[in-house]
Amino acid sequence: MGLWSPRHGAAWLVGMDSQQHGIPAGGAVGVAPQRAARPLRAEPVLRAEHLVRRFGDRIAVADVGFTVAPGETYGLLGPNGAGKTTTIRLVCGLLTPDSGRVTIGSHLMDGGGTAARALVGYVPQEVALYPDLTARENLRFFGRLYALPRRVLQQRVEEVLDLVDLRDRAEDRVDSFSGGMQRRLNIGAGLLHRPTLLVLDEPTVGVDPQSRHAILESVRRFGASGMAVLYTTHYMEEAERICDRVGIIDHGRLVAEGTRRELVSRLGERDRITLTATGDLTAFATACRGLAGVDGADVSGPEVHLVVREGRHLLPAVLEAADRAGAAVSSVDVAEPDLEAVFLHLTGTALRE
Ligand SMILES: Nc1ncnc2c1ncn2[C@@H]1O[C@H](COP(=O)(O)OP(=O)(O)OP(=O)(O)O)[C@@H](O)[C@H]1O
Repeated sequence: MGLWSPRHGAAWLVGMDSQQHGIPAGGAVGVAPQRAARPLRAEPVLRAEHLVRRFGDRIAVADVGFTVAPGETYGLLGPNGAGKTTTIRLVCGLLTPDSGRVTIGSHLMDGGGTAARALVGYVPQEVALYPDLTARENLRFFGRLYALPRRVLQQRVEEVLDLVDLRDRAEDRVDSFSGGMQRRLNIGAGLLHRPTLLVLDEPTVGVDPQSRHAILESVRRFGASGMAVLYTTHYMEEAERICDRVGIIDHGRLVAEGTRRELVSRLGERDRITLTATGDLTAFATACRGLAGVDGADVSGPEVHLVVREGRHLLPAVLEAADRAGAAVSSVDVAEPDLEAVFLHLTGTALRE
């Protein structure tokens, strides 16, 4: 028995708490205030303010602040090591910030933080389930950690099995599940106490496309049902697909925040060119940076990514630059701006690994 990891174990003893209001208003930190896509005037469920967290000399989270409103899905988008997990652990009270504060509903997430924790459902990055128990037994176990009364627990377990679409596998042991099914059950464990804020840390990493689709659709439904959702990912497509607002995080800093449309509009008329090439790609990217009309250039594997103004007009100059740098281009793709392009523009590097 035992996949339970204390690092991620949110074994909080909770009771329901309906208080969600009474937080003073204020803007996000470090970025222009943006308006949420769906919840227009609702008070935030989560308010993270000026969060700073160091590990030794390394600053993992540097002055990060954002809010999430009821019914809103907020995505923290950034590459590995950007500070997403640390931010989430601060939000859930699993780590204490060096400075800054987290408020959930009207409760401060401080040393005690029991009332604040009671409102949060945390789904860790690693699956934390008991492999030799069935799906239903796992949910019962986690429900008991939430101190749910027996009858309520029974009802919630059945509810959650439906929500994560595992009712027909309820009596099967978890070690017979695919990675995607385990992740869905992991999400279910975070939903048993009907949290006001659901926090998911990269829940689709390593799952097959079908399960990924199922997870994303579930998360979308949670948001639509009025739950506030905080979702971290390094997949731009996921942030685009399910998040009402996105915070772009890099090197521990929130470098921009807004709806997809707001973020993309920062690029103005810029396009994104992806060139697949062989040869000296670093020299090629450097040569591109020297061209008028190129605002960003980055190498990722066999690809060079450019953020440019008037992509199609610039192509001949880009191909000449490839020649000069000793790179042989085998394919070219010119695309309208997306969050990947925003990330490249803001940070100078591509988002993908
Ligand atoms: N317990 C720790 N001790 C030392 N350094 C840490 C610790 N946790 C995180 N870090 C460092 O803090 C930075 C941010 O890490 P974090 O895990 O928050 O990033 P992330 O965006 O979640 O990336 P990933 O998706 O890879 O987990 C990294 O440089 C990481 O090495």
